[in-house]
Amino acid sequence: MKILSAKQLAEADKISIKKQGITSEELMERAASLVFEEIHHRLENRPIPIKIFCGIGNNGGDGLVIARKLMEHDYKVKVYIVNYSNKRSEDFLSNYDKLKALSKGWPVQLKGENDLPELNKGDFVVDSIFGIGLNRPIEGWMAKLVNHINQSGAFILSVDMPSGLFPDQAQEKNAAIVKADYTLSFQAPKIAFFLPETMDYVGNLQILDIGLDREFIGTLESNHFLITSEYARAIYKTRNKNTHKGDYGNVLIAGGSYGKIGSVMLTATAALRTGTGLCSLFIPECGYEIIQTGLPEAMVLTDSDSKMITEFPVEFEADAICFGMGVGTDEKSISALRNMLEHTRNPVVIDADGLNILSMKNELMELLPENSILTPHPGELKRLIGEWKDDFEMLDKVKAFSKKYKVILVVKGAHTCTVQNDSVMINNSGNPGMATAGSGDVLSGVITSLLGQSYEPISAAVLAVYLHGAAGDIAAKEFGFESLLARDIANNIGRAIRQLFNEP
Ligand SMILES: NC(=O)C1=CN([C@@H]2O[C@H](COP(=O)(O)OP(=O)(O)OC[C@H]3O[C@@H](n4cnc5c(N)ncnc54)[C@H](O)[C@@H]3O)[C@@H](O)[C@H]2O)[C@@H](O)CC1
Ligand SMILES: [K+]
Repeated sequence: MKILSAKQLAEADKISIKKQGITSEELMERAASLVFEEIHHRLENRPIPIKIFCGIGNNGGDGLVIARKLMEHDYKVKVYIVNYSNKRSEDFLSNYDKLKALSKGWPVQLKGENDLPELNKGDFVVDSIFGIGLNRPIEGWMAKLVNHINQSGAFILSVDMPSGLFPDQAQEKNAAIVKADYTLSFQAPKIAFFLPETMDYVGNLQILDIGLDREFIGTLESNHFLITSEYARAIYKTRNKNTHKGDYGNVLIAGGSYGKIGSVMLTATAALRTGTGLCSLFIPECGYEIIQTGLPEAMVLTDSDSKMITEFPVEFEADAICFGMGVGTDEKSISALRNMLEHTRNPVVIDADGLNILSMKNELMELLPENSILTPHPGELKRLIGEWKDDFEMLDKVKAFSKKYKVILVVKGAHTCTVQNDSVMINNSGNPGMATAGSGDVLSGVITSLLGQSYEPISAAVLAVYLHGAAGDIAAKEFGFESLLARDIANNIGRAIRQLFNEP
């Protein structure tokens, strides 16, 4: 699903109004009615105090429509108008008149910090102050209002955007932004919903299709995409009946050191669970019995060193190679990676210490085969690309890095970003239970497996990230966040694949 900018969405609004022969007020009615329906569906006429904060632009107009609809259904509604200027939008004004005609009391006018209304824990707040029209940070008494709402303990539903959040640009660290429990956003996701510094303002996210013109949206260019299950399903390749293990790749996973053999075991387990035909590990000698006992499906080649990797089996003909988990950064292991890169033309997967070695020995970057996949977590990423001042600069630096070295970066996080050149694919599956040891080793195994099964490198990365998250979601249902283990993710990859086709 395309992630759109505020500018593109405003344009899509205009074009849709024209093409559909409707007024902007009718579009507002349509969009806000969808929000009303979501609220009504969940509250089922419970007498909860609903307090609606409306700005005076079109986001505020949405709030007025929601208020009217809720009143028509006998909800207990109080409306506050946040008068941040005297330029009220046309659609705000016409909906203001409609609301006044319906309600007995006038909406409460807020004009300064002495007007902050009483809010209680059990209240249901609708935040309709600013949407995508925000063009500067919220300041002064309105910042106080935002903090007042945030600290109230009320349930907060934001309409289109948490007020104060810029959809697609960086903002100050301590900006006044509504911290929503739930955001109902119109038509398309906005990038700020998924970036580490701003995702917490959004709460649970739901995108409402307000029926903007599909054809026009199809023509809009965006470098940012949200990975959906439909997209993952479209990438996935089904198996033929007439087939054998040789059709599903022969992968080689090189890693591990004394005390860290578990990492490669997890990677190999994940590769096998993702359908790899043949899986071999290249590990220090100390891991031989551990793997042969713990993972009989895998084959093992050992280094001459008992505790770390010091060389690479360059004659091994692998369909995909993964290097790095548990390797350490000893000079001897660095030469093992150099040896591998000097003898490999196909894209490889580099993770963990493999990435740390690349940051230490920049010259090795030049040896990376085109379209290799690097899977840094934020710490490893910092070592690769240096510090960044905000998420947007981070994305710019990652894009530049991808272009410079012709590689794919999988930037791991709550919403893992897979970056190739200027395009960023954002993942939305997964849960906090996956913040656990070995989770990244499993992801590398899934990517390597798909690469070995002849998926295009970018497809392997994107599908792997999606399946890894979805498998984690299935595992979390069984174990809860706290007791989820990395191996549970690997063991649920098959269920995640079946779920793509709605098989339980
Ligand atoms: N255009 C349309 O047809 C539709 C618009 N919709 C709603 O309209 C919203 C966008 O409406 P608007 O463009 O009126 O913008 P907003 O309602 O988000 O903001 C209103 C105005 O406030 C001013 N402003 C921005 N930042 C400020 C700040 N920090 N302090 C004080 N004033 C500030 C700006 O002049 C801005 O235009 C969307 O987010 C959505 O909720 C929906 O009703 C769907 C249809
Ligand atoms: K809002």
